[in-house]
Amino acid sequence: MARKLGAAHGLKPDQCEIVVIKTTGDRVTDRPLIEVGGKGLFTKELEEALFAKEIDLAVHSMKDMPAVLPEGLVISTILEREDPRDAFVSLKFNSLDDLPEGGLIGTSSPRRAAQALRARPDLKVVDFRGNVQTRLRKLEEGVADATFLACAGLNRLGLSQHITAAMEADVMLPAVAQGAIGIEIRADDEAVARLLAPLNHEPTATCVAAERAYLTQLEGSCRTPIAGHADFIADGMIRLRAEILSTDGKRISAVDHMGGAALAESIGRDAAAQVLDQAGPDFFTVA
Ligand SMILES: NCc1[nH]cc(CCC(=O)O)c1CC(=O)O
Repeated sequence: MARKLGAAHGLKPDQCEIVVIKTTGDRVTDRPLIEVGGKGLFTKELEEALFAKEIDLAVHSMKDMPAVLPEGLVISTILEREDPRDAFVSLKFNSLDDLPEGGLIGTSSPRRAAQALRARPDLKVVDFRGNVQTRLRKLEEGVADATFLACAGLNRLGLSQHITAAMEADVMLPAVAQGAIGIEIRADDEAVARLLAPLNHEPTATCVAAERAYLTQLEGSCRTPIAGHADFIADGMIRLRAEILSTDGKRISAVDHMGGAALAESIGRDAAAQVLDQAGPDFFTVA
């Protein structure tokens, strides 16, 4: 990020200071984040530093951003998206289909668990957290036969050699905004907004806007795994695929919407309404 900003403006390396801030989401590795609860597990500490003017911009995985930002902060810039797909990671098996009957999936993501179970109802899910090295060690120890991680994260960390197979969206639709990085700044900071402007990737921003409008509309009304991914299918035309699933993967409500890029947010809202409508009132209660 500092390199990109420097390159855009001909800055010297020391004109851009990187402040490393560990968030609750980074620190808690021993229990599922669902249990830790609360929104903004990966964002709160960075936002506090923005308000305190200890930093001028915060770099986030957009996937970790709550649907609604605190008053006074905005996402000014979205960088070009990395591979949005989930990676199937295994030391012994080549793909989800290749796993043995009753095989063990390690994940603490309710979305990935539900989608894996939808494709392979025979599989068992064990809770899995920790960084990539920890997870690979757990795979080696046989705690699970396979795990899922975002391709984007692995690619950025230079660990793409661990991607056994990339999951296609028809089997494992990515989380909203997966693979996209957003820059959050103080809403009144025009100077920083100007500096960041050349880094914005409009097509990614449009797709993420559609996905996040979908998420915003669902959040609160929906305690079930959510997935949503938009891409450009032609000049000025986007396609948003969106779904919600029951935790066990047995029930799914999925939609596939297309429309003009200028209408990204309304496409997202419409998708949410249709997903909920299709799911019906029993979706969340019937076991
Ligand atoms: N849940 C944490 C998180 N937030 C963003 C990424 C990956 C990078 C991205 O999606 O941009 C990850 C790790 C993962 O899901 O494997």
